[in-house]
Amino acid sequence: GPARLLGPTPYLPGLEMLWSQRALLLWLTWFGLQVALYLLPARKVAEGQELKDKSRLHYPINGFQALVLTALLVGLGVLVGLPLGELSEMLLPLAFVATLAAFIFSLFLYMKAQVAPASALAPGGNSGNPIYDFFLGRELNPRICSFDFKYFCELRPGLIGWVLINLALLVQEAELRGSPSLAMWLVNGFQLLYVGDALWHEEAVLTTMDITHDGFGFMLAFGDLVWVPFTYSLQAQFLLYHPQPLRLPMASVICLINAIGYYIFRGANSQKDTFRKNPSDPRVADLETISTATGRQLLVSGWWGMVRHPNYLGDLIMALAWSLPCGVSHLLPYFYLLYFTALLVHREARDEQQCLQKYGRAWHEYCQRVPYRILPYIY
Ligand SMILES: NC(=O)C1=CN([C@@H]2O[C@H](COP(=O)(O)OP(=O)(O)OC[C@H]3O[C@@H](n4cnc5c(N)ncnc54)[C@H](OP(=O)(O)O)[C@@H]3O)[C@@H](O)[C@H]2O)C=CC1
Ligand SMILES: CC(C)CCC[C@@H](C)[C@H]1CC=C2C3=C(CC[C@@]21C)[C@@]1(C)CC[C@H](O)C(C)(C)[C@@H]1CC3
Repeated sequence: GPARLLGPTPYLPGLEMLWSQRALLLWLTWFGLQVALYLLPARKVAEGQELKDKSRLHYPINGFQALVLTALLVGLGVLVGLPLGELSEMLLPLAFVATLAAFIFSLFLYMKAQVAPASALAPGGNSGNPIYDFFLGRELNPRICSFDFKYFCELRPGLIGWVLINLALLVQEAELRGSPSLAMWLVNGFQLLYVGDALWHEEAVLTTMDITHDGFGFMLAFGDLVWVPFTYSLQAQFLLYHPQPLRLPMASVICLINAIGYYIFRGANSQKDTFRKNPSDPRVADLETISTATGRQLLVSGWWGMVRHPNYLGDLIMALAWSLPCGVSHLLPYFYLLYFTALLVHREARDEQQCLQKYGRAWHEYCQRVPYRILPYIY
């Protein structure tokens, strides 16, 4: 039937549609596979940011390797007859199992925090209100031996799961209609580029506030394990049931939009990374900076002189390019763009608050020099 966002749904799925033992088995296999890939030898072991007790944790850098090995395994599986397309019919029970798992996992994390030393707790998430703390997460870097739960969940099962679901939808479309549509190819390609890029630059996640500041609780566990794979794949899900006639000229324009978004996103993120690692690197040595009281400097020219969050701008332009192949007849494919705008506006505000705390007057000066947050001359 036609897609609809407003108005009553024609039916609500019953419990029997949510629960399936096959989905449980499949999800456990998937999670186990990603754990195994995480434990494989890594090309590099990176150090995290300094913790309250002055120590630093170690993290394996083998996320991209996990993506490639997963692709090889899935490819082999398909060759020997694994019905990958059928995954597209199991999304609801899979999301249900993943939600249950996130819930149980967060309960475990909440209890684990009871026995953690005070220095291991996150700045938020320890209010004493059990529901609030369960939701935000109490422990900053929960681990068993060297296995880091938050770091693992941020980048593996959900992120790689997202592109696997996309691929399953592409395969299913080919089985249904003879070949995958151009729109489906674009959505798969763009999102694979995004996930591949995140895993290739895995080390950058160690400086994000999710790792350095936020506890690991239900919100992040649900976000990583359920929200990312099952809602970020909505465009491909939409395309399977609502094929779109996309012609080459329009497809080229959409590719160009994605390329521009990616160029800004990657340029900005890499410029800051390079600068933070070594400010006298020839690629960033000529950029103008402001000194702060902490000894760290802030860039005020280059990408970070254009707006205060150029990486968010690039990310949003890509989000637009992911929706456009789905046409403009429905709102659903634009859900990601809308949700993501809200997420980034909120995230930007949180980051500003933290930067103001860190840098005080220097941050005020930066805000004066670079008045716009995300969109030049508008916001
Ligand atoms: N698809 C998705 O669902 C999501 C995607 N993302 C993406 O992940 C990436 C990382 O984002 P995020 O973790 O929010 O943080 P950012 O990469 O934007 O980092 C913010 C930090 O950068 C430093 N900084 C800010 N301004 C300057 C400056 N002018 N010069 C030098 N350093 C500066 C500050 O830290 P310090 O000074 O301490 O170095 C600040 O705290 C982004 O590209 C974002 O779009 C994020 C969330 C969700
Ligand atoms: C309504 C939901 C419950 C809100 C959940 C928020 C989460 C979806 C996001 C919070 C931070 C995230 C990050 C990524 C994905 C979305 C969530 C989990 C991220 C892994 C995406 C890829 C990026 O390159 C990144 C920097 C690795 C992101 C880290 C934060």
